[in-house]
Amino acid sequence: MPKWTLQTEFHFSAAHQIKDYDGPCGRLHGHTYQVRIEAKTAKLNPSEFCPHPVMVADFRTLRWAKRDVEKGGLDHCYLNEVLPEGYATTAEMIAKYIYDKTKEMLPDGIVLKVAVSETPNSWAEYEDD
Ligand SMILES: Nc1nc2c(c(=O)[nH]1)N=C([C@H](O)[C@H](O)COP(=O)(O)OP(=O)(O)OP(=O)(O)O)CN2
Ligand SMILES: [Zn+2]
Repeated sequence: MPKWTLQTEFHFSAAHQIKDYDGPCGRLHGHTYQVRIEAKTAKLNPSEFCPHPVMVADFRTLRWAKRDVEKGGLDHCYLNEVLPEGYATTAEMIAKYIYDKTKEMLPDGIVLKVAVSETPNSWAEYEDD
């Protein structure tokens, strides 16, 4: 079946420490996190900003995490305080958190993939089965 694929990249800056990590990553430090989101579907949708079914998903919706933490995003936050219980602040679990929150904002039928990078050489990716 023909499909559309969207990809969008953005960044946010945040502090974190990995709980019980034996080493520097256990101390408070920060990253400019790079995030890449991919969304696929065979059926176009309206968005919260556009009433017509002309988008896989609105880029503005997909990019929610780049907003300031006081406006609902993750920018300039302390991740250990913002991520709910059950999400550690590894790149793996930040990717899952962004995936879970993004999924809640989208209509059914969109296959999502979220990749997060803390440093230029390392990425963690989370996706549907
Ligand atoms: N699988 C994971 N491993 C590590 C994570 C992670 O989220 N998932 N996170 C960290 C730390 O947060 C750390 O800040 C990153 O450390 P590191 O990869 O060592 O980054 P550096 O830029 O300091 O790398 P250098 O090789 O020292 O330049 C650690 N591991
Ligand atoms: Zn780190």
